[in-house]
Amino acid sequence: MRLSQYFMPTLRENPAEAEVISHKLLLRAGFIRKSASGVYTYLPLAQRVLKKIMQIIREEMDRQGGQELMLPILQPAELWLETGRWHVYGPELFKLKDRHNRDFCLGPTHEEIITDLVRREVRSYKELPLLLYQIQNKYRDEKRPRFGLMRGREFIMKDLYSFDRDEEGLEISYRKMYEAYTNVFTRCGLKFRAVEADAGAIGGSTTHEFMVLANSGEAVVVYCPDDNCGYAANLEKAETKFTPEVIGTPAEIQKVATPNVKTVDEVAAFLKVEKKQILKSVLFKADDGYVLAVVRGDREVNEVKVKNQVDCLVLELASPQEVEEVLGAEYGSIGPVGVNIPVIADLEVKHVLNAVTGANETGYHLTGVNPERDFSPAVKYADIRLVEEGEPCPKCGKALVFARGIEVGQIFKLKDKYSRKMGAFYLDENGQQKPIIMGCYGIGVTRTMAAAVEQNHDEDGIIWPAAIAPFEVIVVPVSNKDEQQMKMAEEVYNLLLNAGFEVVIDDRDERPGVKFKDADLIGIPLRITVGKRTVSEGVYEVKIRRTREEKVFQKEELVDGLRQLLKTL
Ligand SMILES: O=C(C[C@@H]1CCCCN1)Cn1cnc2cc(Cl)c(F)cc2c1=O
Ligand SMILES: [Mg+2]
Repeated sequence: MRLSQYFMPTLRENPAEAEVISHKLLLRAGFIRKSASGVYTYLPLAQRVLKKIMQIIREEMDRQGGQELMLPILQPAELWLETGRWHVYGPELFKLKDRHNRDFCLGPTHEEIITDLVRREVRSYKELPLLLYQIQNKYRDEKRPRFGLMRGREFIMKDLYSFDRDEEGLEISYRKMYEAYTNVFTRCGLKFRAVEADAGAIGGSTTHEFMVLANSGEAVVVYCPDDNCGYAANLEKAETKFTPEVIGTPAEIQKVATPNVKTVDEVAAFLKVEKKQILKSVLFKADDGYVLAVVRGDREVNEVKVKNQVDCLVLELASPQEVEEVLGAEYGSIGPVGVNIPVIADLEVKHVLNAVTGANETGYHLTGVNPERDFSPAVKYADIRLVEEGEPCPKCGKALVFARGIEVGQIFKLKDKYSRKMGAFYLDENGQQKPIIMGCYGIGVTRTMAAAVEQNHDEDGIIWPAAIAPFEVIVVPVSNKDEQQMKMAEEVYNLLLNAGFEVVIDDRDERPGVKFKDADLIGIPLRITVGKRTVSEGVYEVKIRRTREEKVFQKEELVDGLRQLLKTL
């Protein structure tokens, strides 16, 4: 490939609208262009990267017995009405009508479609297990598409669905996919962690997310530093060891005036108590009811844990107006004592001695609150708080470490959630009708490309892991005017081409500085400079993009030398 003819519109400056580095660099290096908000064109360089990622995914899915098919993007509303999801997803679901005024959606995922296919075609236990997958565009009308490919409205996903006779079978499929995902992200040259995660609306029980570690990641990964322990979880789900503290002698409840004292810090300062002695109450709207979540003042409420405990579809913070209506006091003066709405308190709250809480009267707090004595027996205790860095690992007790991650894959055990709803049954060996037990497994292909850039870049541009780089080697003749240099550049370009390298030659009539900068920007792992020393001494300078190291090779050393280098990049 010759850069003089290549469609690679690089930019001199960072585009203003790009907030994260992968968005900046993919735009500047001529990999993507925005077509509409959250909708992108993948230019030739990006297409080469995506094809490599998809090839690695296909190989690893097929290795586990996956069979690739292609499901429709255009999905009839009927299937989504059957599962009751047509109305659940609201504005995020791209809906449209055909010429006969029939309702369709553009597929954000394919549980309905694939379960409809299997319920019509699979009858007997002999046909199970099945692992069916596709690599296909998905459509989700994100409220705020941002960060380029990381949160788009049209993106490429690999989604595999497993169909088993029973939960043992599902366990086997799930482990196959766990291994396949580990292979995919390892082969893509990415640093990642599989973490226990929250299943969210898709339901089901066990789910793991695969996180590419990067400081710009939106997700917080909590993990145990001891690899023998291996505990790792999304912060939404992470737990710690719970050790109830020793209790003292309970005092009597008292109501004290706390004029304009609202926040935990203000209450702690005003009443001269520690934050952990104050109970922080947060009012949530759960579907069409309210729930009061209570944690110690030095902790934070984990909304995902609250949502799972309350088992509601939508959980959101109550507005200040709702707080006044429901609890008769302003936010800074609410508490769990004497309220007539459901209260869910964190496990630690039970053991707080002589706690301070809002009095549910603006400008007043209660002291000497002892939950065992003063909370209504209806109060539910559960782990509803965020763990903190350094707290003990729930499995081995070592201090937990936090990191940031970008979710590039998630695997779920669906069990019979969809097969029962849609009547996907099979006849077992005794002729008994049984629901097919399902799992679903997604990888964000375009998001993986962006995550690779988030994790692999420096101030000069992208540093592609060799396995997914658009090209392996770029040959850069220093001066187009120098016939000898151009001749030797062409020779080494053809030598590498014939040796099977993915090589590109920068034969543009540009100053060497521009060529070197672009080679660094687009992130090709190896750069061969053909300059004066090549003509005078027959040596080729090879620059390793990742380490900036320069090595000098004789022509006959190049093929093996470059092959060895690529294995390390
Ligand atoms: O997609 C999943 C679960 C798995 C992920 C792996 C591959 C198979 N599906 C969860 N999810 C996420 N966003 C959605 C957005 C819309 Cl608008 C929707 F209608 C449905 C969904 C939805 O179901
Ligand atoms: Mg997730």
